[in-house]
This record gives sequence, structure tokens and C-alpha cells, in this order.
Amino acid sequence: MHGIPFADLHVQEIVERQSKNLAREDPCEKPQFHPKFLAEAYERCRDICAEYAKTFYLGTLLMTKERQKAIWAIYVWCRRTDELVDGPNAGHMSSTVLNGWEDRLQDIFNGRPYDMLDAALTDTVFKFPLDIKSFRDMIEGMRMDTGKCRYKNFQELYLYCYYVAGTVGLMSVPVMGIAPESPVSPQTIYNAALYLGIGNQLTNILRDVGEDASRGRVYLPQDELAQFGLCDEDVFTRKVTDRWREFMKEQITRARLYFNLAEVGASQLDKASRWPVWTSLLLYRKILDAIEDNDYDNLTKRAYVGRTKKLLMLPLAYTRSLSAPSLILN
Ligand SMILES: CC(C)=CCC/C(C)=C/CC/C(C)=C/CC/C(C)=C/[C@@H]1[C@@H](COP(=O)(O)OP(=O)(O)O)[C@]1(C)CC/C=C(\C)CC/C=C(\C)CCC=C(C)C
Ligand SMILES: [Mn+2]
Repeated sequence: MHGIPFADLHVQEIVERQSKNLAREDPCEKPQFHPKFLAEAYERCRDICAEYAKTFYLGTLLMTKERQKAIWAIYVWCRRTDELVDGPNAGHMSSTVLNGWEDRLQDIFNGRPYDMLDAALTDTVFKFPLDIKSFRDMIEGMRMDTGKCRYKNFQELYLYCYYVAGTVGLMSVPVMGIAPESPVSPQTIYNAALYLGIGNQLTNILRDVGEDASRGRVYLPQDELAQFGLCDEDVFTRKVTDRWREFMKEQITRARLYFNLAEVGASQLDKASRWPVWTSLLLYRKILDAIEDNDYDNLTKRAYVGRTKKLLMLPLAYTRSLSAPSLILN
């Protein structure tokens, strides 16, 4: 078991609710939107995803039309949720704002969207068996992010990563679909999706150490920093020392472990979803290589994977996606 028991309970609950068809708490009638309005709503979601998330967007281009629209709508909701605490209006953040956002989420699931972007998500949740719990949990992660800027140990950090990123994995599975011939339990596949989210978020954190430090935030386990003779001051003074490099090597190894754990599930998804998921997995993992290429300087540099490298990854992802569901763990 590579997760932390408390966070894994969330996955268990979601899988049980899915199997009992309880994902939508209070099912109501599907709202009717004008097709032109919906088409424009999804188009706007697409533009936002293309502008703010180049890597994810590339992955969505390989999906079926219905799935890509759903992922754009989910992306936009996640981005807006994150913006509440990280965006230009973050100064106005309060528990009232987050509670209001959670009520608005309930309205989306009840077929009463507040604006056009919400309407795209409403349409999506009536098309795919999405569970409101993973959305609520992401809001919980934002609550955590506003009240906390240090993490005592990896257990605390893992829980934060579950809330803000593992949840995205859990939201994605009902859209991506599980291969009907998969011999693996849904719990294993949801866990793999959770691990992909954790791997992504750990990578995000390692890429953005310098940027987060300018906001007074250190998303690194304090006990592990201390084991390497490091502390917050080393982060804030931005000196890339050998100690820092050794510490980073360990953090990168752990992030890679989560990507490896996710691979098992990527091959159990519906055939048409394997290529896009493998693509986003391999592309995001490449950021870790880019941190190494920068000689572990993530304090003054931002690791970046260029467009050509990204495109060269597509055939490799395609080859990986051809492996049929099996119980062989590579
Ligand atoms: C079985 C199996 C392997 C299934 C596949 C499951 C799957 C597709 C998992 C993907 C998981 C994923 C993309 C997680 C995203 C994690 C992430 C980047 C979270 C970010 C959090 C906050 O971080 P921070 O504030 O430090 O970062 P910024 O500096 O602000 O960027 C988030 C920002 C939370 C919000 C998340 C998003 C906006 C990303 C949402 C992405 C999608 C919906 C696309 C998912 C899927 C595909 C396949 C392209
Ligand atoms: Mn953010």
C-alpha cells in the first residue's frame, strides 16, 4: 500500500458509491440546454484549457469528442476552484466564499448552473457518472491550502495532494471509462488514477518550489528537509547546494514511484482512453527529467518540457497504450 490509509478511505467510499450507483446524491431530471448555448459553453472551456494547460490540452486532443468536452468542463471547474485561493482575487478568500462555491457545485449537480461554464459541467455530470464527493474534496483541499503553509511530514503532504490532485484522477475515471474486459478491480483502477494525481501534484510542487517560496509557501515535508540538514531558510535564500541536490533526488524518486503505480491502471481504461492518459502521464513525468537537467535548480529556474519533446513523446505513449489489460504489473 503506497497511499496513506486516511486518504485511501476516500477512494474506497467513491468506488462503493459508484458500484451502488449512488454517485449522484439526489438525482434530478436532466436539464435541457439549447444546443448552440452548450456548444459555445464547451468551446469556452476548450479555450481556457488550451491557454492554461498546454500538456493536458494535448492529451485531450487524443480523446473521443464527448470525452474531451467533459474533461475541458472538469478542467475549467478545477481551475476556477484553484483560482479562488491562488488567483488575483485570492485576497478576498474566506470560508464563506468556499462554502458558497460548494453550494454552487451542488446546484451544478442539481441541474441549476450559475453561468455558461458551469452549464458545461452540468451537461457533463448528466452524461457521465461523476461523483460529487471528489469535487467536494477538492474544495476541502483549497480550505486546507488557505489555513496551512507548512507540512510536517509526507503523510500531511500526501493528504493535501489527495485533496487537490488525487481528486482529479477520481473525476477522470468515469469519463475515461474502464475496459469491459479488464480483469482488475475498480478499486485498483481508481487507486491508480489517484496515484497519477499524486504524481502530478508532487511534480508540480517540485517544479514550483521557487515560485511557492515567493508566496511564503513550502510544500515539502519538514522532517525530510531536516534529515538532509536543510530548513525553510535554505528554500528562501535559494542556494542550490549539494545537500539540496541530494534532497531533490529523493523527492524526484518518490514522485516517479507514483507515476509507476499509475501505469498499472492506465492500461485498464477503455481502449480509446489509453493513449491520451499515457500521453499525459509520460509528459508530466518528463518535468522531473527537466528538473534533473537543470541540475536540481528548482529554486531559481522553472523546469520546462519543450513542444518538440512533447510531440516526440506521442508515439511512445501510443506504443505503451497498445498493451491490453492484463494482470502483469510491469
Ligand atoms: C487509471 C488512470 C491512470 C486514470 C487516469 C486518471 C487521470 C486522467 C488523472 C489525471 C490527474 C491529474 C491531471 C491531476 C492534476 C493535478 C494538478 C496539476 C492539480 C493542481 C492543483 C493545485 O496546485 P498548485 O496550486 O500548486 O498549482 P498551480 O501553480 O496553480 O498550477 C491544481 C491546480 C488543482 C486543479 C487541477 C487542474 C486545474 C487540472 C485538472 C486537469 C484535468 C481535468 C485534466 C485531466 C486529464 C487528462 C487525461 C488530460
Ligand atoms: Mn494553484
